[in-house]
Amino acid sequence: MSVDTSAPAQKIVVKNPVVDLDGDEMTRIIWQRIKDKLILPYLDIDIKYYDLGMENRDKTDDKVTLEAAEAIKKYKVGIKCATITPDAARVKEFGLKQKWKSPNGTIRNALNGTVFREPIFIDNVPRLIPAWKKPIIIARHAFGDQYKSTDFEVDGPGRYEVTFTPEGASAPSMRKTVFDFAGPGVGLGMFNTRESITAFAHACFKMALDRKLPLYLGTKSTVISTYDAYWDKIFMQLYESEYRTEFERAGIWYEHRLVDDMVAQLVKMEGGLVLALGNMLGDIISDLVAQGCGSLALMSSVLVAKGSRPGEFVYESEAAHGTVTRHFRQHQQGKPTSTNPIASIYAWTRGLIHRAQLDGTPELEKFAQNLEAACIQAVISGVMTKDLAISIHGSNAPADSYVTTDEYIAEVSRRLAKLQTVN
Ligand SMILES: NC(=O)C1=CN([C@@H]2O[C@H](COP(=O)(O)OP(=O)(O)OC[C@H]3O[C@@H](n4cnc5c(N)ncnc54)[C@H](OP(=O)(O)O)[C@@H]3O)[C@@H](O)[C@H]2O)C=CC1
Ligand SMILES: O=C(O)CCC(=O)C(=O)O
Ligand SMILES: [Mn+2]
Repeated sequence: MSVDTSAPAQKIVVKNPVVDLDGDEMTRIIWQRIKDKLILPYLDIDIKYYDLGMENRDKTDDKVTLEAAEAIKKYKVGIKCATITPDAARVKEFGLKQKWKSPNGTIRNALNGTVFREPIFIDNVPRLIPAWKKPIIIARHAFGDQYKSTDFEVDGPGRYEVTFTPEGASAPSMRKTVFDFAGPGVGLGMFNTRESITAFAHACFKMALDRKLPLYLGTKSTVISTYDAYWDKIFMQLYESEYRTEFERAGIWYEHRLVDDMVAQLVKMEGGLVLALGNMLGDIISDLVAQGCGSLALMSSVLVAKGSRPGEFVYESEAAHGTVTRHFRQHQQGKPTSTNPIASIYAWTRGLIHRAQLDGTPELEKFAQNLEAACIQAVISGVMTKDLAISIHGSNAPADSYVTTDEYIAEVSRRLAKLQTVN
């Protein structure tokens, strides 16, 4: 391990462990650099390491993912690198025993929480949607729906039915025909629970109050008139019974909007909202917002879930983007890459901020804030990766308008060292 010699001899003691979930491809390379250059030189930290790289998930029959989720519940702070979710091509590429499920899906379903995604604004990075000036927080319900569905192929004509059998009953109390297939096709069955949607709604109302931003819920409740309408009903009941007075006092409001209208509104707005969405809409719209703010790598993402004791919360922070395979292929060929590490660095800073707040260690919180400031100052000073240079100069950004991944991290490291001596 190479340690940055500009770092202070006196390290900040992190009182309790954090869970480090390592990942794949380009983000795995970046992850190691972040630890070597930006974290370990400054922190005396007990890292509980779980290798969620594709090879180790296969080797452990994916048990490592479940163990990592349990460790997050135990230590309350998990920091996750992006991971491959295998498709058929990956099964072949890695010679996998099976097409393992998404580790994100497994962990999010185990923790059952809300993912809050907020783009990182940098003054000299123009937004594709220039009207956006105020915070845009996407609250993504990280439990159930399409990501925990049962899907299947049918190979010929036949009836696809769903039944519900109450616990203890010997026969179904409900049977519905989903579709009469005239030929081959596909089907999908999904669910959510009142408990999880209610917890999601509380998390959204609390975030809106915390940030003093109005809350919008986007669903397609007109068309999906039982499933989506269930969210609408729960949010509205909670708003009326528990939150309206506090919202009005804070000068904010709650509204349900159809999601197609909501997306159009979002593009016209200045921002300044918390937007609550189901699992899949939250996934898609958070990437749209990230790219609209300059890059997929300018998005912070933290999962907040209830802990095992009342009033206790657990956190998992991550980048919202994937393992950046196209850049990794360059790296494998020995070519330099210009991959943006900001979202991966923010996975560490946001995780450390939660650790600091849980432990009452302001010096750790200040360190994490300095690391974020170092990332932003580097870009403002003109040192940035290619994705950001493209957002400033267009697709023909000149070669001297951006640096490599390693050069950018070195610049962040220099700036962090300076900020840590000043503060
Ligand atoms: N959180 C997670 O763990 C996630 C994991 N995945 C997994 O990641 C793998 C790759 O998925 P893919 O669809 O390529 O999505 P990625 O988000 O990894 O990358 C898509 C494209 O977005 C741009 N991009 C993304 N991140 C960065 C960055 N940090 N710096 C610069 N450019 C960036 C690149 O564009 P360009 O090539 O134009 O430069 C890149 O090719 C898959 O195996 C998928 O399963 C996907 C999403 C989330
Ligand atoms: O887990 C995956 O495969 C994708 C995750 C993802 O796209 C996200 O977290 O936004
Ligand atoms: Mn996504």
